[in-house]
Amino acid sequence: MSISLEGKTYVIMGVANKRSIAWGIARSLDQSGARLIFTYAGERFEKSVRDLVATLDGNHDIILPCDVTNDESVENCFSTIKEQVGTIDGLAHCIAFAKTEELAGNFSDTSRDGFLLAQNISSYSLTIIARHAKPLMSEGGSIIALTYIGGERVMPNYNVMGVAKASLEMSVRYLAADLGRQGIRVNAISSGPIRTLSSKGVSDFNSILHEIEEKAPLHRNTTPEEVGDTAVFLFSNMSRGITGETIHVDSGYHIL
Ligand SMILES: NC(=O)c1ccc[n+]([C@@H]2O[C@H](COP(=O)([O-])OP(=O)(O)OC[C@H]3O[C@@H](n4cnc5c(N)ncnc54)[C@H](O)[C@@H]3O)[C@@H](O)[C@H]2O)c1
Repeated sequence: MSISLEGKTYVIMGVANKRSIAWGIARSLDQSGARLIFTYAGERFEKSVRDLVATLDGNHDIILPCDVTNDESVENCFSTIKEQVGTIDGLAHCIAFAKTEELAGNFSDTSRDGFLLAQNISSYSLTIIARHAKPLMSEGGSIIALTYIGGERVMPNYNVMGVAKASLEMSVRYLAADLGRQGIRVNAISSGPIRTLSSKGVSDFNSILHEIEEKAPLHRNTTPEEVGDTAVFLFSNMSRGITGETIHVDSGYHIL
């Protein structure tokens, strides 16, 4: 049984396909009765997102482009949301990108371009999104970002994305401090590794999955449903005292 979020509205950013962690979050929220608004990065994702959304139980009819590297695109996206629904209760930021060649080999070979690109899409995007979402959360709200243990510790091949996740996690704390007075909570979910379009780019990802099965306290890999259900908790009133936190949903791997 899910926590009820009936009457609440959340923006889900970062569904690319049915493997996306954002899609796991969307399914859990749909089951909780929430109204959902979806954003996608660019035209090539639109059909896939529309087809997926049509399979959900609820009628979630607002599906908008939002390229986080483009200020105007972010502004247009949130002004359209404001026009169409007025207020929202939260959003899930499930967005990251790094060049494949930067997710392998020596970290010292990271290019300036590659470093800045990873920071721009995977970290700064949370700040600009929070800025535009804030006026829509006039009755308070909950913002969730997705991170990975590679932002706290050195993990094989995660390289430039690990540095971007460290920056994202710190942005979560600064945003939590900044937006707390308006009743807006900001938290991160540190997910265990899950096979998705993005994680395919990390060299030797299969060994990382294997290591979790072998060593994590629960001896199994994390599912998008587990992350989705944690997002429902973080969006709900049950988590009202929690902000600036990073919750690990990783079969306990982070304690090792
Ligand atoms: N898969 C994992 O093992 C894992 C583990 C921990 C955290 N995460 C994080 O979860 C989040 C979702 O990733 P995923 O694994 O579901 O992969 P995914 O590829 O399904 O999702 C990444 C999303 O980022 C979007 N994106 C990229 N550039 C963008 C841009 N310029 N503007 C807007 N959106 C853009 C893509 O369109 C895509 O929808 C990411 O933050 C990722 O780092 C993933």
